[in-house]
Amino acid sequence: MRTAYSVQTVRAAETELMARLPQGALMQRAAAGLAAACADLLGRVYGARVVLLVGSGDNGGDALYAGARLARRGAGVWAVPLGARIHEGGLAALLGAGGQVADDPFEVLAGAELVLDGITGIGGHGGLRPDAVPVARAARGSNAVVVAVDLPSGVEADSGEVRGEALRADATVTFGTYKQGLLIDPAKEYAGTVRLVGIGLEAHLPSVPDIEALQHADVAQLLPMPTGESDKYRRGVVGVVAGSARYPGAAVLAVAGALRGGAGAVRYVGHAAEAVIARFPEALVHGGPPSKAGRVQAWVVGPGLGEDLDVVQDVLDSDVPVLVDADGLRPLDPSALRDRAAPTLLTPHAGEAAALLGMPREEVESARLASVRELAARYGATVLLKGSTTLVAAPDEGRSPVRVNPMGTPWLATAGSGDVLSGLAGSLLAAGLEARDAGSVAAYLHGLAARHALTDGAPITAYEVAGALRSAWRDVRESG
Ligand SMILES: NC(=O)C1=CN([C@@H]2O[C@H](COP(=O)(O)OP(=O)(O)OC[C@H]3O[C@@H](n4cnc5c(N)ncnc54)[C@H](O)[C@@H]3O)[C@@H](O)[C@H]2O)[C@@H](O)CC1
Ligand SMILES: [K+]
Repeated sequence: MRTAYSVQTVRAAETELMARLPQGALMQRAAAGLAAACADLLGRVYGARVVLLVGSGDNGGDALYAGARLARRGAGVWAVPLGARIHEGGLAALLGAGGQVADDPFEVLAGAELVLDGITGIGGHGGLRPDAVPVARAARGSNAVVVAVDLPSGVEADSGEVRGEALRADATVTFGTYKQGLLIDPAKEYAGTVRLVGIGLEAHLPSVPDIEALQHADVAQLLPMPTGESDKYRRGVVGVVAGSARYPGAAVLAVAGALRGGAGAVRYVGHAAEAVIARFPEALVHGGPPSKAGRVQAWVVGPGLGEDLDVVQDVLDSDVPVLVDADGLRPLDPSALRDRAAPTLLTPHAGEAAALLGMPREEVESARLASVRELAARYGATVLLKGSTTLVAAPDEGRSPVRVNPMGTPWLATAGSGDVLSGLAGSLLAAGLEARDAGSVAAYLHGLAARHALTDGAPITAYEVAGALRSAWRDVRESG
């Protein structure tokens, strides 16, 4: 599991730790780890040409002290000050070690092998300032390896947003813990390879992180596996209420996902039974209302239903876990959902989430973490908010971390891919996973399947993603 904390939590832990250490010790730890990471990347420090982009805060201080360490080992190090102030102790250390302040930033950048981006860290907001932009662009356009200090400058540390321009790094060296933005797109994409440097902060961080991301080994542990005792009913039957005469494809795709999620059987209910059976003879089908379809261990309701929405209430009246997606999200009543005894999992994209919250879509897009938490609390349901980084929050007022999916790919922004995801997650629910696990494991496998399907770099279809779910399972199991 990869875990991350909010800036507020990090600052509180830092304050606690700093109170026990001599002044400046923490920054020296950070700088030592940073300099060691740079030495690894450079291979040879002596004679290397290093440029430090130095903002006005402690992030710049880290860069300066790390630069001083590299200068002492024989690197040529130039600082480019980019703020109204500069960390005085750090600058003195750099100059004392033989480093210099650059006369012409563009000239030193043109010959740099490594650039340390210390413009802003957890204190940065609102993208790079205009005077830093040409310098950042020159750094990115040079042949140097760009190493971000703590975070790529210009990204929002908590939300992962990039509100203006930010400096894309090849690698990020982060201190004490991952920051939330390092796990959330688009900031995550700016960070390159992330290396975590211990500075002794761990003991001062709360045991429950603010967010977490599953890794292969976590998913492997959560995957439902049949045992010698299993039959198809014990493995779980998932009911899929999806599709309509107008949108039969949604039914086929949701069933395709459900068949690969580990449930023992898929029971399809709706008006697209013919299309479903034509593709999947193994599906059980029923033409009447869901409540008369026979026993299931979990329901999926919503994809492609169009206007036929009475079935949503019929399913929510059941006493088993229910996943509600797409059209099914329209008629939801928060208080009725809160009163359900069994878990409910909602899987909106940003537009649907905005409608559920009664706010503009842009507001959800710009505060996805806060939005997913708010939705979960208001509807008393686990919520999977789809997007470039899919987020999953439980309705427990922050007692469990929000899960972020590290496996997304923009290629999944294709028609029908959400239908596959909801079938898959419903199948995992039927197989016995908790709603937060079912949602986050489904998002992980779905993203991994897309990567597997994307063998030749050409666009993939939702149906191909469903097909590749088997190889995603295999991939996860082999590593687990
Ligand atoms: N306090 C400590 O001892 C430690 C601090 N650490 C470092 O300190 C950083 C946090 O330092 P600070 O709190 O000083 O904050 P930062 O250095 O991240 O940035 C704050 C400064 O940047 C300015 N600023 C804000 N947004 C800007 C923008 N978009 N463009 C340009 N300037 C902008 C602010 O006016 C402020 O002066 C961490 O990210 C980490 O790198 C680590 O070394 C761990 C130990
Ligand atoms: K930085």
